[in-house]
Amino acid sequence: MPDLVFRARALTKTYDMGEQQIHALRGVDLELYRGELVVLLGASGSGKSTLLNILGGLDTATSGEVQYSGRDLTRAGDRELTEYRRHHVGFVFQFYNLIASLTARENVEVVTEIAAHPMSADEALALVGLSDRADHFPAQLSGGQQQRVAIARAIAKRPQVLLCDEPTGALDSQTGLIVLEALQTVNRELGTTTAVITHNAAIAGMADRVMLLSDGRISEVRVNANPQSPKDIHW
Ligand SMILES: Nc1ncnc2c1ncn2[C@@H]1O[C@H](COP(=O)(O)OP(=O)(O)OP(=O)(O)O)[C@@H](O)[C@H]1O
Repeated sequence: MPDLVFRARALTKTYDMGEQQIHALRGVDLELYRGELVVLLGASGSGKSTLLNILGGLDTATSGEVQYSGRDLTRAGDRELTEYRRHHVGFVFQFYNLIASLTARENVEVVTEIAAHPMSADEALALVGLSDRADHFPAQLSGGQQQRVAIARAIAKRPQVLLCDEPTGALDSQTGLIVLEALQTVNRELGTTTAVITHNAAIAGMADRVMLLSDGRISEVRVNANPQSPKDIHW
């Protein structure tokens, strides 16, 4: 049995908007295992970001339970969640959020300086294929290169978990594929459990497992016996 990293049971998230209640999650059960790459697929508003944010300790569920490596995130206080995010989770978002006045290397060092057992910034940049751009500033990099710096920054602390919310959402398809290759390389070489949110069904081909969200629930889980390389994905 592979190691269990996350186990969620009956997760709900309800937003109270005055008169109206929005049920973003309506009872999600899931398991994520060590080293796997999972794609979360679903229409806009289906609850993907809400689910990822709860797994990453950026948000809390209304009810239900999330266990991370045997610890109960749903009962964790703010301080414990901050510690959890800082040491265990890397995040990649649609927009790269790099610091404009710092080089690629310095952007990664912002994280390695406060991490317990980081790799060097140069090692992280090499993993995403950017060794030759370490001294460039964000404005001197393409969108795909900036996103790869953001991935290097997210993984340099060697997190157990990498959570990516629409990492290719702002990129054209060719550039997006290079970013996905970087994610797959990191997943394979570091064994980081990786969850990637996308609207794009073609991307599901690179996953070990695909979870389909609809209307706040996981409606289907598919296993890919032979995950594709992003090089072979077209959209
Ligand atoms: N802070 C919030 N306050 C109120 N409603 C929210 C909030 N965040 C999300 N929602 C609502 O919860 C539902 C799920 O949102 P979520 O962002 O998780 O969906 P998603 O699948 O990630 O969508 P998208 O693909 O468009 O990013 C949506 O109806 C959304 O409008």
